[in-house]
Amino acid sequence: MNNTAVETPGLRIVADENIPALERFFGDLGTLRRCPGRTLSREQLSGADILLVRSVTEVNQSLLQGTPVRFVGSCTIGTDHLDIPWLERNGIHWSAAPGCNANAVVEYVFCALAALEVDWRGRSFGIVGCGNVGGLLQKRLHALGASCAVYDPWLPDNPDSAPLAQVLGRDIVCLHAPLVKGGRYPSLHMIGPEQLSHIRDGAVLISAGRGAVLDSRALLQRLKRKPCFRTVLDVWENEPEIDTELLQRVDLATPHIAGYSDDGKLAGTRQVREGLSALMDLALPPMAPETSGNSATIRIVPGNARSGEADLGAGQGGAMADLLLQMYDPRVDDRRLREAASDTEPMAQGFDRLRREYPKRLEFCHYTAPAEVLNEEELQQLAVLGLMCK
Ligand SMILES: NC(=O)c1ccc[n+]([C@@H]2O[C@H](COP(=O)([O-])OP(=O)(O)OC[C@H]3O[C@@H](n4cnc5c(N)ncnc54)[C@H](O)[C@@H]3O)[C@@H](O)[C@H]2O)c1
Ligand SMILES: O=C(O)[C@H](O)[C@H](O)COP(=O)(O)O
Repeated sequence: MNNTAVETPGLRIVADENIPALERFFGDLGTLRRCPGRTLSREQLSGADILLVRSVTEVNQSLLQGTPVRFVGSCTIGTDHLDIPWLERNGIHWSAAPGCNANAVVEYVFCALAALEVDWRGRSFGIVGCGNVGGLLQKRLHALGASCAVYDPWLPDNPDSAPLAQVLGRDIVCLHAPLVKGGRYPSLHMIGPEQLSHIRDGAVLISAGRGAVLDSRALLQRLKRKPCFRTVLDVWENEPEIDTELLQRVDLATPHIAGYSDDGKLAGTRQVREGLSALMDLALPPMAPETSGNSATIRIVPGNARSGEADLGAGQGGAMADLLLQMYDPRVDDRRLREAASDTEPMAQGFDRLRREYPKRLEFCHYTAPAEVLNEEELQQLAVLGLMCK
């Protein structure tokens, strides 16, 4: 047996306390100090080589100047909270986790539709922003035979490419654009009063990219004046201090948790370890992936949805919707957010608490259902969504 001790790189790491599995992914690299991400300060970084964040920490000159931080890793898909030009000008390596929780967001979309009792079969979809999330949604929709129109100005060759107004005129409109404040195609408030006028009566608008892509004042005005379409908001302007009047007007409201599957969060942490290893020339051993493909172990049966959540009602969506809601029911998150808003606790604290204390949520690949109780169409569609029925 070889007892040679492996030398640790001896790095001083400061990390958002809400990053899961920190010890497992970074414990072998040096010392770990956990801090609340929302209030992280320059003082806390005075002895840090590595900073690990999630989306709630603005990483810029005012946080990092004068600190020894040499690497910033964000265990998230979105990077709008990083001042990347400043990091690069200052020779600070950075890395994020592209696509880490894209599957969770796509599952959220289908579960949100099930929760609203919207049958997506035969309905047309519009996707704004067609990267890892929007692209995966588009792929699933194609496999389900649904019609798609896509607006992504950086991907003009997308086969479903269409002008924004047309995309917004579809039955189900999904916003998955990143927040971009400058450049050729800024997305800040790209969905404002004029764009909202393209949403058709009876449509569903789902926003799960970044809150400020949608002008929330314009949305509120529109919902007050003519509430003719249904709205699902996972992301909000000014999180965690969200507009509680808007909260009351939307049909499904969740506290920025669309991507909060265990699989997605762990993938984010692992990807940042890989980024750190590559950019800092550490040659760290790779860690095992979080899931091993179709590792279905939890058996669910149609008819059991909402057990333990009896007050949420039975729903009308059939076996498919029933199974989806057993795997993830966004109405539970909606109810908790509304309870937090009506509580004495300040809204911002409640919003962050719900995110911090978010319960374990597994992606569809962990579930299985008995094939004999489902028809051919249901079996085929559930397989597309990642649920293997045996
Ligand atoms: N709600 C959540 O929990 C959650 C989870 C994951 C990601 N997100 C957000 O969703 C965003 C998209 O995720 P992704 O993995 O697809 O990112 P991605 O970087 O893979 O893709 C983003 C796509 O948006 C396109 N885009 C850029 N500017 C645009 C504009 N003005 N209009 C339309 N499209 C534009 C890009 O060309 C790209 O194809 C992330 O940036 C993040 O902010 C939210
Ligand atoms: O960008 C992302 O990956 C998601 O928005 C992510 O789920 C944000 O989660 P947070 O970093 O705020 O915990």
